[in-house]
Amino acid sequence: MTPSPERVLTPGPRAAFGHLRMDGVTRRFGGAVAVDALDLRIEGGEFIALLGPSGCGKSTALNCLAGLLPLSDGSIWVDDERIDGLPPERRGFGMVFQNYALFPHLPVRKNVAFGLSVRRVGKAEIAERVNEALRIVELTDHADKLPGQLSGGQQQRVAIARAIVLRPRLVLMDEPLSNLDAKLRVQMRTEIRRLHQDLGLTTVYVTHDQEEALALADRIVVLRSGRVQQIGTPEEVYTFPATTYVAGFMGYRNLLELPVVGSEGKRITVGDGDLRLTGVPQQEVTGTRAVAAVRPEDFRVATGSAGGSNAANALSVTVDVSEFHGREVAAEGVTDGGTVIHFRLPGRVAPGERVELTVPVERVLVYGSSAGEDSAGEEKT
Ligand SMILES: Nc1ncnc2c1ncn2[C@@H]1O[C@H](COP(=O)(O)OP(=O)(O)OP(=O)(O)O)[C@@H](O)[C@H]1O
Repeated sequence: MTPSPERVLTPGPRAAFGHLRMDGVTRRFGGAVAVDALDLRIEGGEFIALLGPSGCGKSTALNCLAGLLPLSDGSIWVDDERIDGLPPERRGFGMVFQNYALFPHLPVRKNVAFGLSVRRVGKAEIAERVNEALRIVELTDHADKLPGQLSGGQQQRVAIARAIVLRPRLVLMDEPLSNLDAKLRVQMRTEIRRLHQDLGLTTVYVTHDQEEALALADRIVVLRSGRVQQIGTPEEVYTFPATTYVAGFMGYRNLLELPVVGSEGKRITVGDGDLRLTGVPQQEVTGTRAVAAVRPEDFRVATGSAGGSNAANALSVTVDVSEFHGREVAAEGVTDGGTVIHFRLPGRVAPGERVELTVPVERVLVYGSSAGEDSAGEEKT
């Protein structure tokens, strides 16, 4: 079915569509595939995060949605209407970029009004909508300043105002907070989520920061080399990553490839020498080796006889280094067999000290060990 460029989409402030669908969306650059057969259904009102390391195809996917890049293959639909042949301005989407992309010579008010002016909206309506957008992002008092007179966070709010003033039916954000310092990033993150909720927006948000994705999104799409690794709620992706790649990205810093010792019911044991871990298989494990994924914070320092408990795995490590992280200490230790273990402690420990650790069986996730499946931690930016 060919798209119909004549039809102008009517943007609206409240979930202006039932759903948006990307069907086999593919984008190649020469021989390289940046986005590979991406299937994604976005419900009106949802907040979707596209998450993955640098170069995984997030921005390309977003630019395909925006209409800034033509598709090499596949289609994009809003309800029953095919939109991938429409130019960006006919899609009714708003975009917010990492570098704000403001006009430096225009005051804030004119920057926000720009999109309405080119759409030939009447002067009175422009003034009303610009005032409303500035009020929403709390920049009314800065309306007559130039972008250069504003802080980074304020400039990003101008960029957001410029997008929402168009009453877009979909807001696309490409790493909008990455130029801000850590404190402002967290503040703006909350503001973005609040705006999304209050204005009933549908948002697609690109980030390489898993914390940002977990905090903001209703559902996260984890991408790797242009392909979907997992789509799920933050809870699903965080608690049960589908692959070791997603696990590495979600903070399972211990990805221990070990020989399979045996399995019993829904449990599998892997280990080598003094290190034995029983966990829950997350996929079929057929080979002789498997990867046990454990988050550092899931290790506990054993107290008394806890090391002998059969509800938890027990292991001993010799502390190598430890770092003070405020509420706790992050430490790295080594087993007698030489396996490096990352864990947390309530207080400082000296290098060389011996620590007994336990980890519950249900917090050890076991994946098949395949040659093509390396850890995401290595690629994470
Ligand atoms: N215009 C282009 N021409 C050629 N290759 C491109 C172009 N744009 C992107 N690519 C390639 O496509 C792949 C995906 O790039 P993309 O920018 O979508 O990744 P990303 O996940 O958004 O990364 P980042 O977070 O660094 O922006 C990369 O290998 C990149 O080099």
